[in-house]
Amino acid sequence: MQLPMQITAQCSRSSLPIALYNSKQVYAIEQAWFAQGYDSFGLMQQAAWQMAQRIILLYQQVKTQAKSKAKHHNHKVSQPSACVWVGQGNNGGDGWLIAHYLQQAGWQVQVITVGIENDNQTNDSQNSKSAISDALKAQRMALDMSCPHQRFEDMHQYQNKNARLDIALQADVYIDALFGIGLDRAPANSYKQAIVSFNSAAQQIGALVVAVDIPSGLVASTGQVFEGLAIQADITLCLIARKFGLHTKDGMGFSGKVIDIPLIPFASIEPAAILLKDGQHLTPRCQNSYKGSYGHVLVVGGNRIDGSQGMGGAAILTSSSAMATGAGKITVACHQAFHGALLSSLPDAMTIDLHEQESVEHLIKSASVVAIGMGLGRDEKAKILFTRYLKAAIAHNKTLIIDADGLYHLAALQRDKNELITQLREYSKTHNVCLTPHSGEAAKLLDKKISAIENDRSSAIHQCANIYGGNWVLKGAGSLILAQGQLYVCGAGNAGMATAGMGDILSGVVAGLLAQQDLNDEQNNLCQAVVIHALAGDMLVRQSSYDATTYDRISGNQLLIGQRGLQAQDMPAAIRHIMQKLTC
Ligand SMILES: NC(=O)C1=CN([C@@H]2O[C@H](COP(=O)(O)OP(=O)(O)OC[C@H]3O[C@@H](n4cnc5c(N)ncnc54)[C@H](OP(=O)(O)O)[C@@H]3O)[C@@H](O)[C@H]2O)[C@@H](O)CC1
Ligand SMILES: Nc1ncnc2c1ncn2[C@@H]1O[C@H](COP(=O)(O)OP(=O)(O)O)[C@@H](O)[C@H]1O
Repeated sequence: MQLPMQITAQCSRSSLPIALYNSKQVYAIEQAWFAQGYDSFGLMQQAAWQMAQRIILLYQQVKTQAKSKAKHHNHKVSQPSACVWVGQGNNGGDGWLIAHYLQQAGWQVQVITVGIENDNQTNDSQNSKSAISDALKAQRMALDMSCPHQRFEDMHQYQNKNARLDIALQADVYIDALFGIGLDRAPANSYKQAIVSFNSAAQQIGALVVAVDIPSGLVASTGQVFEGLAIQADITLCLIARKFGLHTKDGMGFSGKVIDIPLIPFASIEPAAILLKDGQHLTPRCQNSYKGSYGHVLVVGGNRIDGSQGMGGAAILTSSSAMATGAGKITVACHQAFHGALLSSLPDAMTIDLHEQESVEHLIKSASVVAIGMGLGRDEKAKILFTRYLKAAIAHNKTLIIDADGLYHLAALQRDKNELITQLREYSKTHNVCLTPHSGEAAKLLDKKISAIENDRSSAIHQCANIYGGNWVLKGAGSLILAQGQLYVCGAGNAGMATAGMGDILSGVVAGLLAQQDLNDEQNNLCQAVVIHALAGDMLVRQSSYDATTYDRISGNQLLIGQRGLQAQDMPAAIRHIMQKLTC
């Protein structure tokens, strides 16, 4: 459902970093609260009461927008209605109470239970007796008010006789209270079927979908969705503390807009990560400065493997984006075959033959930042170049960015137990080394399956840092950044950026920012680079507050770029624009 501006504004109001927590931490926050003598059922009532109020308000906003869109039609005022799907845990308890409070507020409600045997019996749980008793209390409170309800399992049998979803499922708002932070395995049997039915019914009737705490099916600590199956929410009402899983991997795609319901104060628990939604202010340049004040980036990549394909574009993209951030000078060490192409698209760059090893080593000595790996190639010759240039960069104390084929070679060196890995790890303790894999590259670096990386991206990025040292970006939806031991999540970026060359662009942004000594907070620069890259991508598809008109490079006509068709080569102009906005 297309949400009204009023609602999206509520969610995007703050550009300040937001602390993110995993399930274990949220349970610990709750326990600390109860240890102070507060009652768990009281907290559940408070949560449900606030969510019910919020749902009433959200529904009014949606309704007002619908009316203003169809102002010439007569609308009869009807009783608002909600269909609340509840599971057997405390999340289900929240759902029962929301139904209860909405009913008290004059709403027509209908509860669909899943995994619950009958009115007075919630499934017993070995490991959370008190949780179940709160859910049971909530259920009883709602049933005491004769809250209409039915078992999904009964409806399911009904549906199996080929009936369409019952008319009783008509509702203005669909509320998902099947699973919260307690989901720890793939929903099976009736739960699985309930999620499918919920999504299809809500979509069919155009209901506003509100998830309680987290969309059911999404794992709060990882952002993983089992078998691609989760509630597709328009709005998630996030209780107590913002969940890590809402913002990485599948989280953003299923959660819709996230609204916090903070409920209780807490301070002593270190967050699992920090969510970054906007770039930090950039200081204007000093008037009395020259190109040497802003660093020299050496891009090492863009190779052509003998008798095979070339990857000159990678080096062009990296250097274009480094330049777009304002790096003082760029030299590209790429295959000679690409020098002409590079200079015609980027006359401001200097070139050197990638295979002229001594000359490249000499340049490494004078560069301020070395970005290595983009289109470097994976053959033996490329491996020799990588090893040699990496050693030179370390010997000359250079800031390093390693990406793409460079990461492939690192993984091979690690498999061979090459001494260079230990050297790199030691070096990164005193120098800035940034490594920027996507999940496939991380899988190679850790010698694991891609699915193992994807299922727990936070663990994967920490493991990478333990083995290789350095600061890391694990790219993808909700890119993770691990800088000096602190984990961040990039809250910007879009699926239009899932195209070839976008990673090369990111390496250039990182290199460009790190080269500029006047922006000298290295940790922030890595975060800043990831966010600027993502904001530029969002700006191009009009998904950001940074508005810019995009023009066709040749005709000069105004363009509307959507996610499909966004190209890496569109990015440098957008990066310049974001840099400018952040400097204002
Ligand atoms: N504590 C408080 O005071 C407050 C808590 N609050 C609310 O509580 C929520 C957390 O509640 P929760 O801990 O009961 O977990 P929840 O997400 O309801 O699910 C656990 C149940 O699901 C089951 N289950 C899990 N996976 C399954 C699967 N794949 N397929 C089938 N079953 C599966 C699991 O079964 P078991 O593993 O025990 O067999 C267990 O029965 C939280 O998100 C927030 O909404 C708020 O009211 C604020 C106050
Ligand atoms: N769905 C998405 N949401 C947000 N950002 C994305 C998404 N898909 C890709 N990106 C971003 O685009 C870039 C793609 O990088 P990468 O996969 O290395 O591309 P390539 O290797 O082709 O250069 C990364 O910065 C990544 O975070």
